[in-house]
Amino acid sequence: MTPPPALSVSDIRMSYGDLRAVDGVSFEVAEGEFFGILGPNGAGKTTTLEIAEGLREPDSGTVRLLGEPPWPRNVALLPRIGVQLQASAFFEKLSTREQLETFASLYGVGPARVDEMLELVGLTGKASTPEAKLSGGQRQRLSIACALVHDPDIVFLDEPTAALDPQARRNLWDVLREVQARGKTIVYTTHYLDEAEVLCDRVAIMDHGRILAMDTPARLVRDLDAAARVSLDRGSLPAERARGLPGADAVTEDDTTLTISTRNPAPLLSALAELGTLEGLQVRTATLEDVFLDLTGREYRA
Ligand SMILES: Nc1ncnc2c1ncn2[C@@H]1O[C@H](COP(=O)(O)OP(=O)(O)OP(=O)(O)O)[C@@H](O)[C@H]1O
Repeated sequence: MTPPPALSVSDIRMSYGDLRAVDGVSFEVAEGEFFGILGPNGAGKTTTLEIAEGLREPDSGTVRLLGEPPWPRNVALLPRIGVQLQASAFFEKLSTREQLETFASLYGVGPARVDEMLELVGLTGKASTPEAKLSGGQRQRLSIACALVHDPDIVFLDEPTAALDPQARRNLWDVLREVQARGKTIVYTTHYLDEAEVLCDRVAIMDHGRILAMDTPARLVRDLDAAARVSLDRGSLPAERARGLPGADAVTEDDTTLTISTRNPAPLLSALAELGTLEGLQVRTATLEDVFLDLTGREYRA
């Protein structure tokens, strides 16, 4: 028998005045799954997440979180869910450890767990640093530790990697993977499609309050059936020659690059290897950004 979903959201709607922020959204998240809600600014991700967490009442629709309705405020659920707090919600003038200890004490959790969380998010060395002196990435990691300190079953994270430099984002990816490896269900929002592609088991792509597509990133990309693009330095091969290669569907050139579109890259790459033109060669396959373009007819702009 399949276990009941950790989260089940059914046809939720929410308007702010005339604006339909969430317009009939339904999805389920399995226990232990890493589920991403993706989309550009204003797509309705935060509103959806807040309704799922029980922080907002939808105009209509139903939510079951760990089998129970989260709204009106369901106190029995609180120890079982973790909600990432925004950095501004930290207590003033406390060190990293003191912040975590304060959250831990609210849940009756002992100090050993605080040390474990500091270790998990890589902040052991910053335990006595005042929170105000942490970098953006460190602060995000602290907020994740606060959301996890009481060992919840499911954790909600709203754009945990926003406004981080690429290295800090990648460090946080490791933390999120570790959280999932500990068996937690993760529901998170992001506007970074590339990130969701590597982290999430399944994603829902949202735009204008609706889910446009929902599946594993790999299946969404595969179903697009898009051509791969092989690019070479211009001049490494005449365009006419490229057009005659096995597997080449179309060839374009700009000032610096010759690009060959192909749905059959293997023979094309072998032919290029035989011609000795592999230097500087890049292969770009379709990504979730191409899926978004296909769904909406417009380029993805986070
Ligand atoms: N309290 C509010 N009052 C009025 N309009 C709101 C309110 N909160 C959100 N909105 C509007 O609802 C729409 C959805 O907002 P929401 O924050 O859910 O989107 P989002 O996808 O999370 O965007 P972002 O990535 O910018 O956080 C947006 O057009 C937003 O301006």
